[in-house]
Amino acid sequence: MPAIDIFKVFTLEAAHRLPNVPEGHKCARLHGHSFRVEVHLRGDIGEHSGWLMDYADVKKAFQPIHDRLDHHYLNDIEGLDNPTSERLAVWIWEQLKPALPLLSEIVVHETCTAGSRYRGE
Ligand SMILES: Nc1nc2c(c(=O)[nH]1)N=C([C@H](O)[C@H](O)COP(=O)(O)OP(=O)(O)OP(=O)(O)O)CN2
Ligand SMILES: [Zn+2]
Repeated sequence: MPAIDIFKVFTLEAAHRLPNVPEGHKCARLHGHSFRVEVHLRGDIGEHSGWLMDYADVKKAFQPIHDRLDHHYLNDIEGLDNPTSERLAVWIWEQLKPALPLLSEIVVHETCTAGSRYRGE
C-alpha cells in the first residue's frame, strides 16, 4: 500500500499580544483570532482498514491541546510567552508528536491571509 498524507482541521478562539514587536506595532496590543490549525500525518495506508488513521483518533489526540488554547490568553501558557504563529506551530507540534508519531506537519492559520507551517525540522 502506498504512503499517504491525511489531515484534520481544528478551529480555536484565543487572545494574544506580541511583546517583542517594534514600538507602535498594532500586534503589541491585546487582540484575538479565530485560529485554524491543520494537523497533517503521513504513513502507509492500512491494508485492511484502507486508512492511515481514524480522523476521530486525531481529534482525540488534539483535544487536550484544544482545551489548553481555546478561549485562553496565549501569553499565559507556558512556552507561549511570545505567541507568534510560528511559535504556536512549533508548540503544537511538540505537544502533539508524542501522541501522534505519524505527525508530519502543523499549519497555523492566524488570519485568513497569514500563517505558519512547521514540519519538525
Ligand atoms: N511572521 C509573523 N508576522 C506577524 C505575526 C506572526 O505571528 N508572525 N502576527 C501578527 C499579528 O498577530 C496579526 O494578528 C496578524 O498580522 P496581519 O497579517 O498583519 O493581520 P491583518 O489581518 O491586519 O492583515 P491585513 O492583510 O493587513 O488585513 C503580525 N505579524
Ligand atoms: Zn495576532
